[in-house]
Amino acid sequence: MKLQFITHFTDRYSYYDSARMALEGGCRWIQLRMKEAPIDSIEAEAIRIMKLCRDYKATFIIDDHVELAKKLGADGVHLGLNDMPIAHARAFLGKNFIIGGTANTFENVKRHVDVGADYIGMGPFRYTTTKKNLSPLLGLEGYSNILSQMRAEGISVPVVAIGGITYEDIGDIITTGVSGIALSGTILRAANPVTETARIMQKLGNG
Ligand SMILES: Cc1ncc(COP(=O)(O)OP(=O)(O)O)c(N)n1
Ligand SMILES: Cc1ncsc1CCOP(=O)(O)O
Ligand SMILES: [Mg+2]
Repeated sequence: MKLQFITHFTDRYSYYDSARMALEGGCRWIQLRMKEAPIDSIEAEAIRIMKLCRDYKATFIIDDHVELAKKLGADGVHLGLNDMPIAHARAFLGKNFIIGGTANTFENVKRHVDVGADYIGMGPFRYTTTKKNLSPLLGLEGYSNILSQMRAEGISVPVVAIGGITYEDIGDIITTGVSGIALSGTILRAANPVTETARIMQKLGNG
């Protein structure tokens, strides 16, 4: 079971420090997500955090910004339903970049798989303030339904659950058949984000 840590603006930690703490806790997959930040500051953070990820041999992906990912040689991008279409991103990036796509329905999953997405970020699991304009909440039942439709149609793309997930949810979410979880707030709100990440990694079987 994989853990993807997603950065988010807070008054307590810089983007760099939040990524560093997740890496220190054992996470090996970081997504730089800086909503509403100017592209120059996203680039500056990306350069520093990508170097840190290289030191930890961690995967580094960038939210939304396909051209920046190519320019810097990041490992990949994450694209939502209102971002550059995955087919365009694949044509632009080639096959050596990871492309993740957001899905809220089985139809979204099928569309992403048809155009070559490498993984699916499926959510939201529950309400979260980390993202505005949320799609309908899936809950455990939503994941179970979509994952069983995927199995029935032989679709085996990795699915990462996202949205308002905490340590306590992990056991139940694993039973739905997802292959990873993406977390932001629960790590950033923890008294100690490093030990919270380590606790989560252990729960996911990576400890
Ligand atoms: C792993 C993962 N899953 C979903 C998302 C959401 O992407 P998107 O719908 O494009 O929304 P923004 O993150 O861009 O606000 C994600 N970033 N990562
Ligand atoms: C980026 C994103 N996409 C759907 S929910 C979400 C936010 C995830 O962050 P948190 O774990 O704090 O809810
Ligand atoms: Mg997006």
